[in-house]
Amino acid sequence: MRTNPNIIVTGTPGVGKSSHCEVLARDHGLRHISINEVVKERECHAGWDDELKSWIVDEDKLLDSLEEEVKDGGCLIDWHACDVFPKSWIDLVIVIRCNSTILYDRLVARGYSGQKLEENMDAEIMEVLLAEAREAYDQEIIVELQSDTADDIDSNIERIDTWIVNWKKDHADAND
Ligand SMILES: Nc1ncnc2c1ncn2[C@@H]1O[C@H](COP(=O)(O)OP(=O)(O)OP(=O)(O)O)[C@@H](O)[C@H]1O
Repeated sequence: MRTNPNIIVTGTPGVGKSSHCEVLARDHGLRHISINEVVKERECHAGWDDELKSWIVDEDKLLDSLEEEVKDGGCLIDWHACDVFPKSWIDLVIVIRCNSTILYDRLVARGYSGQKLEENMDAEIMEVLLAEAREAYDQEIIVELQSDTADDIDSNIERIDTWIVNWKKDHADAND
């Protein structure tokens, strides 16, 4: 039984996943696992895709590499995809959303253009990550949070804080 929850923080690139994870990791001592970094550093890939300019993720290697860490709980899994992680690992799925005009400006500021920009914008507008989460996990563990402004981050963190406290309380009761 985990005494700390495992939380997926997902959403289109640029919506604010890392910004939320950094605060949650700092305030709750949760482990921020950036899957992009894990894939690169632990070589959980089958090479580099030159067209997409990204690693070709080997999902089996990725899951093998995370299994031990996740078993103990307390992980924040930060990635733009969520349905690869087994249901049994996950206690909460946070789907971060962003207004499309704001997201456009953020991605342009990062240097995205052409097809890459278009594909990410389409993904956000079409709610691709939300649909993926809804297909893969129980509806009651999925939370959709807006991240357009700094105030949104503050109120989202407050909401997640409350959820974590309640989760720990419920699980302490269950373990008694
Ligand atoms: N709610 C917000 N208000 C203002 N700026 C924000 C907000 N959320 C994120 N940002 C800014 O948008 C940019 C992208 O944020 P961040 O890196 O957290 O996104 P991400 O979803 O983790 O992206 P990726 O998937 O590419 O890692 C950063 O410059 C960050 O400061």
